[in-house]
Amino acid sequence: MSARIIDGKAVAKSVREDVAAGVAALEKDHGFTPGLAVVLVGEDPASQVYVRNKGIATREAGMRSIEHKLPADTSQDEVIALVRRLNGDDEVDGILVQLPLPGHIDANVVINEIDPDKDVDGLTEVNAGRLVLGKDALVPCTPQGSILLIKTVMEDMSGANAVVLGRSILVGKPLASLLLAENCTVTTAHSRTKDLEEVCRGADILCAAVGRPEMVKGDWIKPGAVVIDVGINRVDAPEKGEGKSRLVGDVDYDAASAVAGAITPVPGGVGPMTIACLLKNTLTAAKRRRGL
Ligand SMILES: NC(=O)C1=CN([C@@H]2O[C@H](COP(=O)(O)OP(=O)(O)OC[C@H]3O[C@@H](n4cnc5c(N)ncnc54)[C@H](OP(=O)(O)O)[C@@H]3O)[C@@H](O)[C@H]2O)C=CC1
Ligand SMILES: Nc1nc(=O)c2c([nH]1)NC[C@@H]1CN(c3ccc(C(=O)N[C@@H](CCC(=O)O)C(=O)O)cc3)C=[N+]21
Repeated sequence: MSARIIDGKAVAKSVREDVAAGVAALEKDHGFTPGLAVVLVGEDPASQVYVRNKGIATREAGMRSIEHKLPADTSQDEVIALVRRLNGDDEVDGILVQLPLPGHIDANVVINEIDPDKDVDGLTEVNAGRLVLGKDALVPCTPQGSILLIKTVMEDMSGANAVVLGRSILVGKPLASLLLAENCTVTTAHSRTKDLEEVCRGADILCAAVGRPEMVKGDWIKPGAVVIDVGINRVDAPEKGEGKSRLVGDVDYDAASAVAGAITPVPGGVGPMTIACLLKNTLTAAKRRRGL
């Protein structure tokens, strides 16, 4: 058997087109253009790439992109002062503080300074609470994108056994909440989980967000399962030439796609959905802030 490949790039494109249409309608009917502010502290090369890609996608959707790049030695108080300024700026509808932050800054403190109604990453305590309680939250982008991808191959998730590998605030925990809201029976596994392979073998939907290259093997997967590979890991690729690298997920893709019913590739799976959902959240935040 060979798994159906879930084309995250194509689904993301359609989400972005919907957002662009929504932005155009806001402009026409209400005369304003949503703005997304991205704050980057330091020179982490991967973060620089993501921030640049977010800026391009934001403008492509017809929104304004406001980029704040601060040196790595910026103090926590200065970052907080910037977030507060953006909270008070009516031109700014969404605020994203790129993670990870340099070691001398407490990410938790900075994130919770963001106005929850502008928290398009869905990482503040208020939005995390709303998500768990089933109230109108701004939902973290990667988990939201993962659910949209599952829906392309599974009409109804009710009663499915879903296993989430990983319990981070950014991915694992909110993804488990969303799967529960879809009426899955949810197991959250992590580094202390016993018999991890056996737990995975019980999954009708297996989501891997551990940050360990190709950790999930083909024989961990239930035949026909839907596999969502959130992991983005850069590994050496000497076969491409000296000093070259490539991206792999948390799942051994070749082995898994021989067993799974459907699977997301890396790249081209969850990653593009993350950016698409960020734009979607920015449009949502812009409308809500104006009572639309
Ligand atoms: N596609 C996208 O858009 C995005 C992709 N990512 C990628 O997703 C992955 C996860 O990211 P993130 O959630 O931020 O990572 P974190 O490092 O914050 O969390 C990793 C989680 O995996 C668990 N874990 C680690 N090792 C093992 C193991 N050997 N067995 C079982 N569980 C383990 C940890 O368990 P414990 O809690 O017990 O330590 C932890 O809960 C990364 O590859 C990241 O690059 C992240 C964000 C967006
Ligand atoms: N506050 C905050 N919010 C985030 O959502 C956030 C963050 N910080 N820090 C880092 C992680 C990682 N992340 C990705 C987004 C897009 C791709 C993506 O588009 N990936 C492409 C490939 C990109 C490439 O080629 O390098 C793909 O998978 O096809 C990947 C990873 C968001 N994150």
